[in-house]
Amino acid sequence: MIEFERAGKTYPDGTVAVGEFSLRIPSHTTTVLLGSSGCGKTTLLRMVNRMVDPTSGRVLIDGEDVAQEAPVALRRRIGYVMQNSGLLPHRRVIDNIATVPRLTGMPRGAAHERARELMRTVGLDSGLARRYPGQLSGGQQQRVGVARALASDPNILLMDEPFGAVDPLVRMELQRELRRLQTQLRKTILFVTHDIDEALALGDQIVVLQPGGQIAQAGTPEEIVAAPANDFVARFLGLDAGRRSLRARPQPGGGWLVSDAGGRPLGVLPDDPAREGPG
Ligand SMILES: Nc1ncnc2c1ncn2[C@@H]1O[C@H](COP(=O)(O)OP(=O)(O)OP(=O)(O)O)[C@@H](O)[C@H]1O
Repeated sequence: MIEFERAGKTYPDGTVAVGEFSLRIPSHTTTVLLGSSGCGKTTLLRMVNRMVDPTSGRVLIDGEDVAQEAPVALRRRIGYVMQNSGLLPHRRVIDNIATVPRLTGMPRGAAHERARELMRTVGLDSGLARRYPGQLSGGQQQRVGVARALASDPNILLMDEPFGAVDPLVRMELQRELRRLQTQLRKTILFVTHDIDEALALGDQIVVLQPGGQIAQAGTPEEIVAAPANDFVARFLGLDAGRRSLRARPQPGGGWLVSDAGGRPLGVLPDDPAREGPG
């Protein structure tokens, strides 16, 4: 379990990124930190692997204060995936994935074998092993990022907007893959996003954040959708509900054109979707 105990971070220039944050993150589940830009999500995530040290309070992993552990050792045992994948551009895919096992002394052959196995795990064709990151699509790069984060078989996976830079279809596919992986691996995942759909798709627990790392609401996706704790959460959900609502217009040649609230066409249905169906 990861525990934030009144953890806060004020940067040296006086910016209060996180006021006081307390949360329990149960093991083997996915917790999503959801909030708009600047509300302190990345700062909170990085407190776990000591890329950021809190200026007040503390963060515990299985009861141990992370401040007691050397940052390098801690980072090697915690997987970290970032938005732009963070791959080393001059190293091949296979070597990128094998980075941490090699650093911790695994022989090259064994590390490469493990890397190939991880490529399969995350759905990457083995033919890509010898490419450089720049020769991959954005979605493939993110898969490499996930494989690399899994290479040391960490219990904890920190994911900072990992699918933010890919197109919506690939993004949904990556979310599906992560759900599949998680049913297999049961890691403790802390996932940062500002996308409500992504949060609902992935979180066992969702923590909606306001500026300063203030918790507006924490709960399961069902709890949050069914009973938003306050106006802030309702607005956060509501904005999206508006975007999701659909309209249908009859077409001259028959059928109904369905479009989203912004007027973008989504497809054509043979019957009026608003008509009551049988039963
Ligand atoms: N090194 C720093 N020095 C000063 N202020 C910082 C520093 N890093 C972050 N901040 C500020 O702390 C606040 C929280 O930043 P953080 O990156 O944690 O937010 P975020 O929710 O992850 O935002 P985004 O979604 O845009 O990445 C912001 O106001 C940011 O400008």
